[in-house]
Amino acid sequence: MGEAPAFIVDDLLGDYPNGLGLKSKGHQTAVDAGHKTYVIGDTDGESALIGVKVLEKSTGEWIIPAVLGTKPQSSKRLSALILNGDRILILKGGSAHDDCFWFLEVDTPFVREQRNKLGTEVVAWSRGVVGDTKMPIVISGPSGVGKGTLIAKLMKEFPSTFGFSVSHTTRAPREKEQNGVHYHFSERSVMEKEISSGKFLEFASVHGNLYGTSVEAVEVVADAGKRCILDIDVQGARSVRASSLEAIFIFICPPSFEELEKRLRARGTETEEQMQKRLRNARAELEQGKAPGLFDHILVNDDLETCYKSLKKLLGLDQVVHSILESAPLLVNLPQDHSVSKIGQKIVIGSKEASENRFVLDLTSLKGGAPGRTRGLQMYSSDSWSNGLNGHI
Ligand SMILES: Nc1nc2c(ncn2[C@@H]2O[C@H](COP(=O)(O)OP(=O)(O)O)[C@@H](O)[C@H]2O)c(=O)[nH]1
Ligand SMILES: Nc1ncnc2c1ncn2[C@@H]1O[C@H](COP(=O)(O)OP(=O)(O)O)[C@@H](O)[C@H]1O
Repeated sequence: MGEAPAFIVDDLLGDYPNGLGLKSKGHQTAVDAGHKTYVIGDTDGESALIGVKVLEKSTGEWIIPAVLGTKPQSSKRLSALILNGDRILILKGGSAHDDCFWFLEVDTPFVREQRNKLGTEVVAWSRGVVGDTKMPIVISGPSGVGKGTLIAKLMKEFPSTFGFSVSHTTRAPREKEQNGVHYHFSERSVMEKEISSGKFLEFASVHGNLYGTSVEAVEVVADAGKRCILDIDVQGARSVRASSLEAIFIFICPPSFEELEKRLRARGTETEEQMQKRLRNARAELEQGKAPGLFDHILVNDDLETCYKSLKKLLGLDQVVHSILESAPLLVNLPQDHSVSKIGQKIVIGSKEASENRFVLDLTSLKGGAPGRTRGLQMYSSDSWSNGLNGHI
């Protein structure tokens, strides 16, 4: 039996007669999900971050769950409502547009997987992001095939479109490699600890070293409004395929094995022993890369310019950019005192100070989620909704 906290749950549940399973008072809010009540907010009166406690209603037991993901900063006005029984939408009053919507996942596939793995109650935070970002691009292929060269060309030609996911690795830096730019060079013991704490989206042992993509590495690129490029091995590609991160998967092949060896030797960055290891692994990678269902596209990097053109073509970069015609997402800061009501997948948010100020938060096209951000939230003013969008409820 867990120790009862200093507060009594009925005390903190002010009545919200809106039938949403939503009750709130001041710095805390409580939400029912199945046989559990989640108390979210300033749970210990000390932390600057939002805390979570879980009441198992059948036993009256309080549980302090393992909390995964970046925790949001506290807010004086929290509203919360349960969505699909597996995640709680938290609205932080008085917060900026990039910090006002958060999801606390309580029973999503990721949370269930982590619960089984850790053998304890688990919840996971995921920040909500208004608008869409384009799917990340996963690029794989054997060592020396030209992945880095192709990615560098893409980033040089389209610096504001693409951002590179900087992986962690335990391998030693090469002469021209910079920490934090090409890789985050790490100690094995540190990286292993971070892997077990859930910091990584995927990781693999490649050519005798550990390599991994942190959740943060992908999110900083998306937060900068750029499309993320991941240069990872085939095992990593398989892990990403199995994760909640939707991506486009491209495999780069050499024109021949002999040419691959020639390029690797000409690059001159590996010892003979390392090179032999990479060439041995290349045979297996080439087999796996061609396995059906893993990669969406296979490109042969024979002539560099031809391959680069094909890469741009499949990424739609050879077409006229239509983005000028696409309207930018509506970004609004959430008023401190606000009301929320839920109609289907739409949340109507009102300001208590200015009654004419109402917005609709549309959750129809949510994407992603923990580990990482929840994207695809749409915001529009309630005027545009009542002027013809109501039919879509
Ligand atoms: N799974 C995984 N593989 C990675 C990651 N970062 C790099 N790799 C892969 O590790 C392999 C070795 O990379 P690197 O040491 O830079 O050597 P290179 O391929 O010869 O340039 C390549 O196949 C990379 O695609 C990562 O974060 N995760
Ligand atoms: N199409 C190509 N033809 C000839 N050499 C190439 C081609 N693409 C890349 N290279 C060269 O091959 C070497 C390996 O390329 P790199 O981008 O480092 O491969 P990877 O990142 O896949 O290990 C580099 O020296 C690069 O300049």
